[in-house]
Amino acid sequence: MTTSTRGAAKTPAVLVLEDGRIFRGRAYGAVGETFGEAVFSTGMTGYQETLTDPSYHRQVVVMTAPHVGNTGVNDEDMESKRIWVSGYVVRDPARVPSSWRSRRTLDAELDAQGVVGISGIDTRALTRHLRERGAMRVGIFSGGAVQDDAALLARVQEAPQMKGANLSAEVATTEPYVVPAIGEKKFTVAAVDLGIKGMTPHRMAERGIEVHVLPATATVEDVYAVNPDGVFFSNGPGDPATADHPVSVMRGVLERGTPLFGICFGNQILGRALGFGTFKLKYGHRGINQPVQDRTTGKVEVTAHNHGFAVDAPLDQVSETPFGRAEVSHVCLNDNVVEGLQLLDRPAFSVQYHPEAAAGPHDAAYLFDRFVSLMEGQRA
Ligand SMILES: NC(=O)CC[C@H](N)C(=O)O
Repeated sequence: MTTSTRGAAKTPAVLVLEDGRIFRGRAYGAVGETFGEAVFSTGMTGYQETLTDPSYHRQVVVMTAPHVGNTGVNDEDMESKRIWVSGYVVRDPARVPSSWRSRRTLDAELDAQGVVGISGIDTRALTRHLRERGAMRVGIFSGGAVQDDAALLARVQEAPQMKGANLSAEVATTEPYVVPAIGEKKFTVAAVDLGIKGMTPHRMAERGIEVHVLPATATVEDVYAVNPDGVFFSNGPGDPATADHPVSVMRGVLERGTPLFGICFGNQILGRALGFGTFKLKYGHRGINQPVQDRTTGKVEVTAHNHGFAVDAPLDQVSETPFGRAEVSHVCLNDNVVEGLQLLDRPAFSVQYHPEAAAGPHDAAYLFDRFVSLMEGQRA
């Protein structure tokens, strides 16, 4: 067991929001400065999966759970090769992690990966502020980076916005790779990596799918070069309004009628491919206990979310699209945000949330089975 002394470090740190609100605390993780979009996550477990989810690229994540780091950092729960959040905000860091899998403290891991954080601030007040005013740019400064407040605020206001950000290429693989099927191979899927989480191909592999993960820049020809039974579009960071290339590749897949499944960014891309708009939510959905109704069965599931944008599609009518009829298949019961789309005349569907559930409840695992059924149906 390792004991962190960094979590109790006396190095002063300051968090500056773009609207001028300031919180003062202590350095957590690396000492220095960082910028990003301030968002909050309500997950009470699964911080390691959150930190390593590429969809959090350029975001400073505020944890609403007051005590973070209790189970340390292990070598199994990473969703990608590195931490992607640009900053991390916690109220009360665990000083002594306790888990049979723990290898390091969270504080030491953040430091080793150069991720600047802040601890000891009122995360409840910060979350309420973001909920009232909306997600906004933020900077965290510690050690020698602390200057007078006005100078720091000016720098935060110069940082890039999340709206209009095109980020998939910054996080996705540059080389294709294959995740082999577990057990007997039944299907081949081409998965376009826009910031994919490791658990997603694993959930497919568990169902006998060999997954060919392709770079975000993959063309329709690259997709069909692997001779896929189905095509998948992943989660990913940034504004879906900028994702013109994946939208055009998806249209090519829809034209051919290959079974198609999308998660999160993939849902927003399906929305755009069908002709719907996307928009930025005031503060987004991030956590592991969001209620979603599957309108095709009426069942309510508890689900993992991480999205700041959403699809603008009519909830209570079937829409005519260039690829036939489409409808909203899933909706968030907290705020009626579109959480899923399905085509009625072609084998294609997507969800805005995270059925791979890393972290989160497994209620939505059936969606991977639905994808398998579409591929079976195409073969029959
Ligand atoms: N997890 C995701 O794929 C997020 C999609 C998109 N970047 C959003 O914030 O809405």
